[in-house]
Amino acid sequence: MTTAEDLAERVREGDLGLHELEQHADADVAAEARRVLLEAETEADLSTVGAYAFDAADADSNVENMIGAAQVPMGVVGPVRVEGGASSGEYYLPLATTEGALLASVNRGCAAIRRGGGATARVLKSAMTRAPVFRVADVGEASEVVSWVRANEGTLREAAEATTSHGELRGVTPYVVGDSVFLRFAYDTKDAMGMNMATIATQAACEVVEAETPASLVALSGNLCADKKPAAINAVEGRGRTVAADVVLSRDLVADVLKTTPEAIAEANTRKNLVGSAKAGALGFNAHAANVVVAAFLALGQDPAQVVEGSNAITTVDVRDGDLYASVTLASLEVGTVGGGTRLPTQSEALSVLGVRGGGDPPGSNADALAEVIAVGTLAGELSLLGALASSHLASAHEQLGR
Ligand SMILES: CC(C)(COP(=O)([O-])OP(=O)([O-])OC[C@H]1O[C@@H](n2cnc3c(N)ncnc32)[C@H](O)[C@@H]1OP(=O)([O-])[O-])[C@@H](O)C(=O)NCCC(=O)NCCSC(=O)C[C@@](C)(O)CC(=O)[O-]
Ligand SMILES: NC(=O)C1=CN([C@@H]2O[C@H](COP(=O)(O)OP(=O)(O)OC[C@H]3O[C@@H](n4cnc5c(N)ncnc54)[C@H](OP(=O)(O)O)[C@@H]3O)[C@@H](O)[C@H]2O)C=CC1
Repeated sequence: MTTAEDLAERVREGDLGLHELEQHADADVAAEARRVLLEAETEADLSTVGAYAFDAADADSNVENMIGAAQVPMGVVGPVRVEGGASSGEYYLPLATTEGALLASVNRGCAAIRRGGGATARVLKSAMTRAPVFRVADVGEASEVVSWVRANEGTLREAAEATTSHGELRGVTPYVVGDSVFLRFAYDTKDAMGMNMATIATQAACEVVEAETPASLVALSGNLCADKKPAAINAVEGRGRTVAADVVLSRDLVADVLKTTPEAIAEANTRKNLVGSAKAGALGFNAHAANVVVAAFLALGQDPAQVVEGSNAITTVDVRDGDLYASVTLASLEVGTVGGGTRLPTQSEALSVLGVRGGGDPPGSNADALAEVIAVGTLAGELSLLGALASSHLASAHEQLGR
């Protein structure tokens, strides 16, 4: 039987590459061999990295050169009542983070929402995008390509949808910059976050564009998608799920749970989230949407790099008849309940806490429900942090809980 030490030795001798170990042993032994090697070559002790609680083979499609797992503490907030388009009832939301005080804060927001009767949430748009860039001779040719695309969207749809049994092409929007043509393909990816699905489908459509027009594909992703980079196009057009949540909290409830007044929270929101963000040239007009989005992404098997666009959110607060109205709208929350990291054992268990593991009935409903609950969690985080800022509790909270 091949041992981890044997494999490590063969890598040291140059007989095997670090990424070739799974061809000679099972995935757990291969990961152990890499740890043996690293421990010998560095000062590191990797015993905790190696103490993971799933079969390494289960992570085969999620990571290469595996050595173990980064274990991020996971907690839970809630329950919080959500009245959504795809979600309805009381939800506990698992969150994974290293920031002390974060879950306490989101939990406090959830308590306020729960005691206020619950939040409303809706997915307003669902479209995962991929935007390849093509080279053309000049702007005349660019215009020719754009006309062809507009007249032949059905042909492109047929080619794209032949690669998937779930994805549906919603539309193709052309953009021209000199001799570059960008085609922004938008898909309904149902319960998948859909980046692999959209990429594979778009490749097939690009082959048709190249065959039928003078355009030459330069890059399958031309950054107008825009994936994992801050970009105004996602804030305006949306990407993944565009989802909003809101709540009304009575003045007494604001005083009791958030320790302040609706007026103080509204003023903090205006001066901080709106004026401050505008002055900073920010894309997100919120307090800390990224905190809840990435913690939910880590716990629930989403792609953490997409917190870039996931935190593209606007928080609004008004005083209505003495009570507090608050909303959060996330323009581009890219989430799925199938594929990607959702199949990993811990993430899959966390999805089952929400009751949205796997494909929904109808398809897309589980990912919609997930988006709605994350939006309500984000609203809870906004309410609590704004409350803490309005009552000057931010520093003391982090003195007590965050260090
Ligand atoms: C810390 C609190 C919640 C105390 O707040 P409090 O009002 O003193 O707490 P409380 O003891 O009166 O309890 C109220 C509710 O809070 C929850 N709660 C209370 N404590 C816990 C706990 N230990 N574990 C779990 N839940 C807790 C719990 O839900 C409880 O209600 P109950 O369920 O009992 O009816 C509050 O001061 C707070 O929320 N502070 C803000 C902290 C925060 O939001 N940090 C976010 C990270 S800051 C950051 O990363 C971004 C930043 C700030 O740089 C962005 C920017 O520029 O704005
Ligand atoms: N390729 C890229 O450019 C990028 C990839 N990623 C990575 O992509 C991964 C996510 O891609 P994604 O396409 O979501 O996942 P997967 O590649 O894991 O594919 C999910 C597949 O699940 C199938 N499926 C089964 N049931 C359903 C259902 N109810 N709804 C939708 N699909 C269903 C679909 O197959 P079928 O299509 O046959 O119907 C779908 O294509 C993540 O790991 C992420 O990190 C992230 C950014 C960029």
